[in-house]
Order: sequence, then C-alpha cells, then structure tokens
Amino acid sequence: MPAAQTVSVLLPVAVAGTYSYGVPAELTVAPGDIVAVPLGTRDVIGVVWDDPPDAEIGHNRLRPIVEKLDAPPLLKDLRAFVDWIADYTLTTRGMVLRMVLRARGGLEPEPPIVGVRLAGPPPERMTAARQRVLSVLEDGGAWSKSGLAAAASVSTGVVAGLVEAGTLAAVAMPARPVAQPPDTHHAVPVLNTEQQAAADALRKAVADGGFSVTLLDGITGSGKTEVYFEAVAAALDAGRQVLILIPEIALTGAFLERFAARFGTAPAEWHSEVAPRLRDRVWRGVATGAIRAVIGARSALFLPFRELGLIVVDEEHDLAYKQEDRVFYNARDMAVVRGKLAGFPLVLSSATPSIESRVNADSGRYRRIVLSDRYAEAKLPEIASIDMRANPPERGRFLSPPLVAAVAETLEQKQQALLFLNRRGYAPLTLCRTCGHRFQCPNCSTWLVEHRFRGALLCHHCGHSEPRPDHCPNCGDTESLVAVGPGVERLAEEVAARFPEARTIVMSSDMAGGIQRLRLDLQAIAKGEVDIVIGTQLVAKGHNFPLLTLVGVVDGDLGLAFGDMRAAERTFQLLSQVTGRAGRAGGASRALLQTYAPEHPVIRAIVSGDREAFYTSEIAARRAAGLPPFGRLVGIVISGIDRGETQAYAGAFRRAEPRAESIQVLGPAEAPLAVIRGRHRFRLLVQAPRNTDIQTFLRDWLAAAPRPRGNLRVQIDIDPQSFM
Ligand SMILES: Nc1ncnc2c1ncn2[C@@H]1O[C@H](COP(=O)(O)OP(=O)(O)OP(=O)(O)O)[C@@H](O)[C@H]1O
Ligand SMILES: [Zn+2]
Repeated sequence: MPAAQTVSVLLPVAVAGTYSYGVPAELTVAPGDIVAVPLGTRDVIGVVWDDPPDAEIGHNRLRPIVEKLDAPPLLKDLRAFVDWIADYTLTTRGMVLRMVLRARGGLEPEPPIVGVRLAGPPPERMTAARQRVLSVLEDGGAWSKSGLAAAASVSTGVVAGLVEAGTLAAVAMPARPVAQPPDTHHAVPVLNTEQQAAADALRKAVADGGFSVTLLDGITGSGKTEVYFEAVAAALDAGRQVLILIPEIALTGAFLERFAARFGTAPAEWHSEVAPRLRDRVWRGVATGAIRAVIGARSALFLPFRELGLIVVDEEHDLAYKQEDRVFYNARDMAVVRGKLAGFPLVLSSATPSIESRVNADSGRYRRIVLSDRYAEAKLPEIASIDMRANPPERGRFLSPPLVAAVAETLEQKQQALLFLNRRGYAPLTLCRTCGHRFQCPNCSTWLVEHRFRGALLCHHCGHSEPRPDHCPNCGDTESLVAVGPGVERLAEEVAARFPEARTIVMSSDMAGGIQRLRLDLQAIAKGEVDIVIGTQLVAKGHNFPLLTLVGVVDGDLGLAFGDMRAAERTFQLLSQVTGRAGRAGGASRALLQTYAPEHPVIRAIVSGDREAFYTSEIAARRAAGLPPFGRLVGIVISGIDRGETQAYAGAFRRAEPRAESIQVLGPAEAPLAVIRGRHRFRLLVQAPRNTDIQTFLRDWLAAAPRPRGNLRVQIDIDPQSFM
C-alpha cells in the first residue's frame, strides 16, 4: 500500500500548534482546504495548514481526515495573517482561526431554495384564495412558497394544497445574491479642487498596486467619504474586492445609503447584528468572490476575501477598533498588517487621526492627504467654552444659563440642538442621604448606574441588574436615596422641564429596539423630526445631521478625568468629533463646551481650533516620555477569584521576569477596576523602546513564570488602550 499523505491541520481551539492527520486515498488536499477531522470523540472543522506535519507519528496511529468541505480554501495571505496576529498578540493560532471560521453555515454550499410555479390544470375545487394565488402566478415565474402566500394574502397551506392538487409544481430556485455588484459609474461625484487632488492621489495608490498606507486627514464635513469612495471605485474597476471598516454599527444605516447613492447598490454588511444565516451567506460570497464590497465592524478583517484589493479604515482613531476580549487586537493596526502581507493599499480616514498614525505620516511611513475645508458653503462651528465656575447651573441641574439660552435661540430659529453627555443611564451613582450607603455592584468594584427608564440599577461592566430600590438596604430609611451626577436620561428630564414643547430624543447604545430602532431614530434626526438630541458618543461621530446648528457639550472635562496616557488624545478626538456635527449644511453654527478647566490645553485646542498645536504638543510629550508610538507598552492583567491567591501569583509572576536592560516593568499593582465579574485584578505594565522584540521577551517570561493554576488567568494586552 502506498504511504498515505500526512498533513497538518489547524483547529479553532485554544491551541497554538497544528494536529497531524492522514489523507484518505480518495482525497487530495492542499493548505487552505477546509476539512472535518476527528478530535477526541467528535469531529471538528479545521483548515489544512502550512506547517510541516509531525513526522514522529506513525501512519498506523494517524487518524484520517473525515471529509473535505465544499468551500473555497483559505488563501495563503489569510493563513499568514492568522499566524502573524497570533504571534504578535501572543494568542494561540487556534483562537485566531476561530475568528476566521465564524460562519459555520458558510462552509457548506447553500441548499437550493425550493419554489413553486404553475405546472398543471386548475384545481377541481376553486376558491377565492386559490384564485388569488393563480393570478399572482400568471406571469409564469417561480415564487418561494412563503413569498407567494404573502403576495396572494393566503396561508402557506393554500399553496401546499395547490401543489398537492398538481396545479403547482416545486422547482429549485437560485438563491438571491446577498449583494449586487457595485456600479462604479453610477453617480460619479463632482469634487472640489482639494477633494479632486485627494481622490487622484488615492486612485493612483490603487493603480500603482502593492502595499501602501495613506492617511486621509480631513476636518469634519470635508467630504472624506466622497473622496475615499473614488479609491473604492478604482479598486473595484481593477477587479478587486474592497473592505470598508467602520467603528460603530450605528453608522451602517446612513453609510449603506451613501454607498448605494454612489454605486447604485448597497454593499454587504458584516457585524454582530447581521442575522446568522445572512452572515453565512456573506462569508461564502466573500470567499467565492461573488461579493465585491463589504462594510463591517472590526471582525470583518477576518473574512476570507478572495481578491481583496483595498481596505478603508473610517474614523481610524476610534477606540472601538480595539478588541479586548479573548484575542486583544487593534483592527486598524491589523488591517495594515493584512495589507502588507497581501500587498494592497490602505486608506486610514479621520478628522482627528490617532497620534500613532500622525507620527507614521510625519515620518514618511504613511502618505498623508489633507482636506482643510468643509465642503461647499459649510463652515466649522464657532466654538466657545462656558466656564462653569462663573456660570453654575441651578442646584440639581446640569445646564448652565448660557447653554440654556443658546438652546432656546436655536429652537426659536427652528434649528436643531445636540446635547452631548458621554454617560448612559440616569445617574452614575446612587447614595443614601441618611447613612451614606452607596450602591455598588456585587461582582465588580464599580458603582451601579441608575437607569430610570428601565427602573433598574445596572453595572456597566458585568451587566448585573437589580430593581431600583425604594429604601436604603443599609439603614432602611425610605425617601432617602439620591441620584448623584447626570446621565443622558437625567439630562432629558431637565430638558423636558425647560423646553416642554421641544421634540426631544435620547440616543444611547442601550436603548431598547436595537440597531433597527437606532437607524430609524438617526433618520428622524436627519429629517428634522427632532428638535433636541441628547446623546452619548453614539451620536458624536460620523453622522450628518443637516439641520443641526448647536452642539452643547455638557461635561467637557469628563474624558480628562481618567488621567491615563491617552486621556488628552481621546478627549480631543471626541470633542472635535462632536462639535464637528454642527453646521454641516452651511449657515452659522456653534458649539459650547461646559468646563471647569477652560485653561486645560485640550479645551484650549478645541476652542481655538488649533489642531496642529495639539498634535505638536501631544507628540512632543509622548516622545519625551518614551510612550507609544515612540516606545512600546504591554499591559498584563492577572486575575483570579481569591484576592490573596491572585496577588501572590502576581508577585511570583513578576519575579520570573527575564533580565532585559532596556525594558522596564511596573507593578503588580491593584488595577483601577480592582474587581470585575467577581475576579480580582492586578496589573503590570511593560515599557520598552520601540525597536524591542517585546514578543520574545514576553514569551520567555511566560515560559519562566509559574503556570497559572485553577482560576488564575494571565491576560496580555499588546499596545493597550485601556489601563483600567
Ligand atoms: N463633492 C461633493 N459633492 C456633493 N456632496 C458632497 C461632496 N463632498 C462632500 N459632500 C457632502 O458633504 C457632507 C460631508 O461629507 P462627509 O460626510 O464625507 O464628510 P467627512 O469628512 O466624512 O466628515 P466627518 O469626519 O465629520 O464624518 C456630506 O453630506 C456629503 O455628502
Ligand atoms: Zn458588575
């Protein structure tokens, strides 16, 4: 008997290595093929990988591949991407592969849809319902049973009855494509001079081919979307697929419409709210090449594109690109890696680029294209701060007199106002006036946030929920509980009291109704069916609200309170984005920032509009401190159920640190969020020069450290965004 072929297979389980399997004589497999293999007592789906198979295993002990799935193979650049990310983030390759294989149903060809069409004489017994079905079918076409029933306003039983009577026959129908191919000539925009130059440069990057990164740095409302659509068109015309990443799925609705306006059809969508069956179809369509353009959240980066030729990362600075769950990665950075491995260009678009991208542009690693004007007649809003020390709101209220006056004026002029407060719920803290008791999460070291619409106290970290109490559980006093501080719901109460006639809407990610409701609400705002929008960061970014002429930032200092290395950058970005929602359709507009620290450099940069000054000073500060991107940071969180045990392990872990002169390790220290979901947390921070091979250092460390036993966990976060 000829020696059977042996291959290595990567499985979507938390294991770094591959497994070796025998290939049955009747099968031929190559790297990238998706296969079912036995693992223990069950069969699992895996992918034939590039590693050499294990030569040690004798053929008699080798278990054979069960089956090769009828799915397009994962291409070499995607396999290399999986390996790269696992290596960089110190996660197992299996866990990264799991993100690729997330659409189980997409691995199998779609079952054909069974429809019906006219095939025989009319039934002997004719009814009005049957007659309606027959008249729908008069054109001779095939219909799905449910579609036909709906069109004829009958139950599906009526359709089934006609099949039984021989009047209708079942036929296989081709599945409707998930997305039509975009038409790049559908509605070519007329660009202004600056936009045209930018679009030409992007088109050239696509035409030149190969890896490149262009930072499209344009102020809010400058038309970045219109401009990068030209890069999209160029890539599509070159026969390549395109991926556009967006940070916030609340933005998809408006985005799909804009894409459709430019290309005649909406792109395929990929994010957590897409129904599982549709996800399967998108996955497969991307793999076969039937789908040419995808808009998606960060996980779309792991789709098995067949001929990807461009990734656009919209709002590239956004924190939402960082995944902090299982595999810790930043989708913007990993998009660049994917482009590099496969050799295609990227566009990073933002009105407030991340310090990292800006430094890369300044150093020449990235190209930078600047759009310095708003499109057409639109001008940036006038921005001013309101010193809250001089203009305090009334007791128990949060809007200062100047902001209230500005809202009133805006309403009088029949224009729209946005009040921005980045806090969900009613109040961030509830306490008892009698005994001082504060409501804390039983699982986390956080205060419970009151959500009055829902009548509950919620933990924003673990989801713990309890009904809003009517008395203090500590001293038993009734009528003694007070809400401390504002959330958007409380602000809505104040607005309703002050402007009872105004049509007001609260927008935050936790409102009932999910993405559909959000899309409708956003449309209503754009159409002017709302006078005052009260919202969290959900409404701060990316949206086009033509009637909006006033933005009030209720707490301009909120982001600065965190005090971590990115607080200034993040606050600058968020405040620039939210003030940038005003005045997008021309006419005078303004933004008012309530602050207790009007002299703070970030607030000053926003008010003066001097973004260059902000970047210059922030970059200088990072450079001086050796912080990213001039140095490297790694966060390590050690967690466990028992505090003492966790702390002891964290100490032992630290003592195993390998010697490395240039690398500095801080901690372990109790994390600012000391307990989450019942797990005690200790943090270490690794700081190293930029050119350090930090992965090797960490791997050596992990190998030398005692193994975390029981419920202890070591979580490594390369390039951390959060220091909580
Ligand atoms: N060349 C153009 N022709 C017609 N409309 C344009 C053009 N350029 C921009 N616009 C319009 O101007 C508005 C702002 O453009 P866009 O949303 O692309 O800006 P942006 O730079 O992405 O802003 P932000 O960073 O705030 O999201 C949109 O309504 C867009 O349709
Ligand atoms: Zn909690």
